[in-house]
Amino acid sequence: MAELKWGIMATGGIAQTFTKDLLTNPASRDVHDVKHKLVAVASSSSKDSATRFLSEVNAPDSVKTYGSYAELVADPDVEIVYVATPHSHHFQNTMLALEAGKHVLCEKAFTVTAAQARKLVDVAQAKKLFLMEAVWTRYFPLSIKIRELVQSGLVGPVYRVVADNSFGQDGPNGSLTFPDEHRMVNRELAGGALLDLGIYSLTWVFQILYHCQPEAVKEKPNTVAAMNKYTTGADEMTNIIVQFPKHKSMGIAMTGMRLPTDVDGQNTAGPAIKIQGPLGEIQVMGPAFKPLSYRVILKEKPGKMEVVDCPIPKDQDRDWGHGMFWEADECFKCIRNGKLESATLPWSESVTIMEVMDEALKQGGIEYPELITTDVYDPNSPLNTGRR
Ligand SMILES: NC(=O)C1=CN([C@@H]2O[C@H](COP(=O)(O)OP(=O)(O)OC[C@H]3O[C@@H](n4cnc5c(N)ncnc54)[C@H](OP(=O)(O)O)[C@@H]3O)[C@@H](O)[C@H]2O)C=CC1
Ligand SMILES: O=C1OC[C@@H](O)[C@H](O)[C@H]1O
Repeated sequence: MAELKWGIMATGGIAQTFTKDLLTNPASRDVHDVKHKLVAVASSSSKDSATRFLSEVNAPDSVKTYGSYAELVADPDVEIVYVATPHSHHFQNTMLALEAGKHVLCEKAFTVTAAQARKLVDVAQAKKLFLMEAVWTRYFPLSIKIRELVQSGLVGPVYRVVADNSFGQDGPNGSLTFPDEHRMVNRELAGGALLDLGIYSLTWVFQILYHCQPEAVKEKPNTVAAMNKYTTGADEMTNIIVQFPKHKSMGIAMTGMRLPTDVDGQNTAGPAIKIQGPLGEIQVMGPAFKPLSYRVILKEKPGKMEVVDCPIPKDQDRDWGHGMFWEADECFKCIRNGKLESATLPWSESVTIMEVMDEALKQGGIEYPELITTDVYDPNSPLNTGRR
């Protein structure tokens, strides 16, 4: 495969960030066997919005623009669709693309329910299409290194992971600074701390305590959760204990939108993630979604701390580099090698994480509307047609 031809579904904030990464030169991150090509972008609002998007990301004029998602997935030049819509839309939009025979990279959180995630996986499997949840942090060299360190036994068996991914959006009179319509708090868009931010805390818990378990002894966790509800009905703070009893391990995944993880905003108040074993601790500095350094503290070397910086490489010609290109590179390599799923975030793991989130939402009494929780595909759903 010479190049992977991308279609971008939606023109919002993360679609722009991701597309700018896609347009960087892989050599700027020392990757030499991957080539991405942006072939089309679609907006459900208007073709003009897609055209504006191209100039915002500084893309070539040759890229096609569409005023609907249906046209994007019907384009024979598009091989893979990046779904960059709100959580509420992921199931229907991903189905739309899979049903049209496209591979899909779908933003996090994968879906609103585990049943939806299972359905997507079944369809991808049946149609022999690549499908991946876009948890970009998993593909950072930093994450790869930390998984290696854990598997090397550096800190011994990891019995506890504590992870936080929280924003400080406290507003006056009990409010949050997000308007009620904003996707972070809007129930119609499956807003809430857990699906948007808590997914990263769970990512850290899972990539250490679950992903690193040998296949033969893979254990699904028990879940205990507490949630504070915001006035919109979405969760504003959620804490989850994820228990793996056979491994004697627990993860504590925290998230919230009132208090930040890092109280001084400088990443000096303490780590966002602690990975603890009897021989020591690996600390990852936040934010949990885009960590740039970690430190290792070993019991046998008291008072000594190894600090490792992992900056995100920049394409100097485009003056850009955010770190989302590594997940795009993973899509290229999997598709080139005929793989339908990524070994770094297998389908079963995305589904298991969605099951934990289902359970936490149930225990916290958070409910989302039928339109966005149904697992019945409807190509004419307003989530696909953009009728708002
Ligand atoms: N990996 C990461 O670092 C990040 C991931 N995300 C994830 O990306 C997704 C999108 O987030 P973000 O880009 O910040 O969101 P934005 O609100 O900025 O953009 C969402 C886009 O989705 C499309 N859309 C379709 N229907 C609706 C609707 N009813 N309401 C609002 N938008 C709609 C719109 O594009 P159009 O009109 O062109 O169709 C809109 O621009 C979420 O799943 C989020 O969790 C977000 C931020 C960071
Ligand atoms: O995925 C995300 O990471 C960065 C945050 O700013 C954003 O809210 C979230 O969606």
